[in-house]
Order: sequence, then structure tokens, then C-alpha cells
Amino acid sequence: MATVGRADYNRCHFSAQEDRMGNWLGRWRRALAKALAPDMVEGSELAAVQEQLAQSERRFHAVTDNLPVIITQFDLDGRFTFINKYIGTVLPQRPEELLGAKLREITGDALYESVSVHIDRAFQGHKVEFDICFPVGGVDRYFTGIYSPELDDTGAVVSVFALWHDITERKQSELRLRAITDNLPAVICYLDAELKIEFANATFTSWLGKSASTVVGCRLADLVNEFPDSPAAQGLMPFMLRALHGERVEFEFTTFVDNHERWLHYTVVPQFGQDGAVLGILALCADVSELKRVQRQLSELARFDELTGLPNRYQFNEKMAEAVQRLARASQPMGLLFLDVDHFKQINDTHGHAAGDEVLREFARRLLASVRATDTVARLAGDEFVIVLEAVADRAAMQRVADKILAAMLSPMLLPHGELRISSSIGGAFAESSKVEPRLLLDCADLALYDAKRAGRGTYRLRDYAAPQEITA
Ligand SMILES: Nc1nc2c(ncn2[C@@H]2O[C@H](COP(=O)(O)OP(=O)(O)OP(=O)(O)O)[C@@H](O)[C@H]2O)c(=O)[nH]1
Repeated sequence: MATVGRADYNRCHFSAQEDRMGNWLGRWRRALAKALAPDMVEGSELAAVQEQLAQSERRFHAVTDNLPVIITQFDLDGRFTFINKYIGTVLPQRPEELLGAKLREITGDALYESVSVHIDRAFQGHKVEFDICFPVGGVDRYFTGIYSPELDDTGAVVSVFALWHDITERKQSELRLRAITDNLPAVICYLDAELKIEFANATFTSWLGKSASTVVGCRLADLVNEFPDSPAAQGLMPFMLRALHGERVEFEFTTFVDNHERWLHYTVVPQFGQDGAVLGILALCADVSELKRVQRQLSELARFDELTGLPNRYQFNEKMAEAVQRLARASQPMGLLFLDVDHFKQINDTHGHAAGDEVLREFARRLLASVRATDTVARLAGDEFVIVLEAVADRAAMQRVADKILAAMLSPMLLPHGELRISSSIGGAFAESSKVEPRLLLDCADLALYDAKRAGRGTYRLRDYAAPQEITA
């Protein structure tokens, strides 16, 4: 520091960029104190020194009064010895009116109680930093407070500097963001470049059954290890590492919660710094179980007949294509039966549509009961049904299946209004060729069904699958 007697002061450099403002204020104060020891300097020298100090003081005020930070200093009695003009943003008094007062006299008891612990620590020689909220003119304002002790050469505390930085705007946007993220039905968290959790929304903590304070600061790897049996947790790390390498990744896991299957969809996005390095990653995990259930239902609706629960035409086409491929590989014959309910229109007209529906359901049940589990029974439309008989031995085997179905339809159906007897006509197509065109096989069975109708209904007729030009009505 300066040697006053030689009048070769080191200048105190006041820079708004100095992050440790308490320290340079301290240096300035000590310089001032030494300078004000008039017994150490001679008359004209003293005047020069005092002028230098006055200049420094003016510069000091020019800087501190224009900083957007409240700067104060307390002596060992806890009285204000310095206050900059920015105090006017929270208090009606001018700084000079507050000098000499104690903090409690200005803040009131309640606010003082919430900061006194920090002030006490600063007077014990510790630098403390904390966030605090209090009302100013009835509106909540948020501040980051920093208390820095000023130490003399022996290390004893001689005063405490306080810096109050108004973070209301940032805090309010944080609170708005939190209100949004906390109310989303998705987990949102931010992890730093070491995969430590910096932010977690309320959904995250509720899914994990942990409070936000225990989760923030945790390493993801440690959290994952708490769920050794969860594939959704165990499988996470490789994806997170890919995101840390700058890739946006999306993936899904299924997991069980309370014995219910849940689908989790993850989106993990890297956050880049200006130099292009990954600073951290933002992970979003949504429970898409309901969506998956609806998708599954839709796909089932698209593949199954709603009335009878049998595969519909769409699924029948798929099964036929597979069966035809197997036929080509195995060189085994296959058969297709095309069936309908005789005079079904009349049943509808006489007994009503609901009775007709019940007939179709019972018809489907009897068909299923008449064939092997490996055979596919499908409803194409109205009263039209088909059965794919894979690896059927020969024409006689098809006849046996048809006879079984005809016999199954003989027993009366029990409907709400009473018993109803029905019959079915069946057309069969038998294919031995290794090259079967599914649509033509169906046409062939359809023609055979007309044969059965023409033969008086309640009967079965068979046609051999043939090339298109050989199929004749
Ligand atoms: N109840 C009911 N009827 C249906 C359904 N889909 C179609 N139908 C009716 O089924 C009847 C089909 O009759 P058709 O195939 O034209 O003739 P059919 O009366 O069976 O006469 P044949 O086949 O010549 O013995 C029509 O009256 C359709 O309206 C359904 O889902 N439920």
C-alpha cells in the first residue's frame, strides 16, 4: 500500500468490472484512512494529498453511484458508513440520511431477521452470498446479497461491505418458466457437462419420489444406480452421452409403474456455448402411454372387425399374402373357403338389424369352433366370411371342413326373440400351384360360392385354383 510520508501513493483503480468489489472498496477505504492521518504529512504535502483524496472520492462516487447495485458498508457497530445512490431504488431516503443508522432501524425486524445470520457470518470474517425476496412498495423484489468482510493487516474484521444486486426480472422469468414446466405432464431437467442435474421440474421430482432440493446437484449416474431393475433408467446413459457429444437424440422406453406398462418418450437436446462446446443438455421425458394405447386400439380397429372380433379384410389380405408365401416355400396345397349366410337380408328384414348382428356373431363363433387354431377366419363385409386353410392335405380334407361347418350351422341359434335356424353356402378354392395370386384365389372361391347358391344353398362347392383365363362363371 501507499507510504503517505513519501507521498508516492498507489492510485486506487476503480473498475466496474472488478468482481470483488468489496476488496477494492476496502483498499480505497484503507488508503483514505491512512491519508487522513495528518500528523504524518507536512502542510503543502497534506493539501496535495487531500486534493488527491478528494479527487479519488469524487471518482469513487461517480462509479458507485452509477452502478446498478446497492453498495453499503457497516462499521463494527453495524452502522452504515457508506451507501451509494442506488439505495434509492428500494428506500425513499437519500443515502446521507441513512448514514449512521443501523440496518434493523431501516428494514424493520422481520427483514432484518432474515439477513442477520448472513451479516453475523460476515462479521466473523466469512464472505457470504444469498438470495432474498422482500416487498418494495407492495411488490416482491428479489436480490442477490453479498456480504464481504474488510480485514486489516492482522486479519481482523474492520467493516463489512454489502452488495445487493436486483435480480427481480431474472427471478420472475425463472418463476414463470418454472410455473410452466412444473405444470407440464412431462419430466424436464437440465444437466451440466458432467451430467449433474442443475434443474428439475416438479414432475421429475414427483416421478422419482424425491424433493427438488435432493435431486438438484445429483449426478445422473448416481440417480440411475438407485433404479437397478428399471430398463428405462439403466438404458439412459448411452443416449445422454450421445447428446453430450452434440447430437439431438430421441428414444423410447417402456417401464412398469404400479404394474401398469408405461411408455416414456425422451428428447435430449445439447446446449452449445459460443465456442461450439456442449455446455449441458436439456432432457424432456413425456409419458406417452395414453397415446400408445390409442394407437394400439386404432391399429386393432384397423385390423379387426368390430362386430365379430374376427380379423377384417385388411388383416385377411396380410394373412393371405403370408400363407401364399409359405405355400410357395413348403409346396403344400392350401384352401380357401368363402361363406355367407343364406337369405341374410330376410333375417334382417324379419327380425331386425340387431338380430341380424347377433346371427353374424354366432355364425363367426361357429366358424371358429369348426376349424383349427392355425386357420384364419375373417369377415370381409356384411355376411361374407372367409377361411384360409393352410397346409390342407387334399380336396377331401377341404370337404370335411366344409361338412363340419354346414353341420355346425344346423342347430338353431338362440336370439332374444326366440330360436332361429339358418344355413350357409360355402365355396371352396383348392390350390396346389406354387404360384398363387391371393386375389385370384379369392375370386375362385367366390365363383364356387355362386355354384353352391345355384345348387340350392346350404351346401358346398369346390373349384380348383386356375390361371385367370381358365376361371369361367
Ligand atoms: N345385421 C347386419 N346386416 C348387415 C351387415 N352388413 C350387411 N348387412 C346386410 O346383409 C345383407 C346381405 O344380403 P345379401 O348378401 O345381399 O343376400 P342374402 O340375403 O344373404 O341372400 P343370399 O346370399 O343370396 O342367400 C344385406 O341386407 C345387408 O344390408 C351387418 O353388419 N349387420
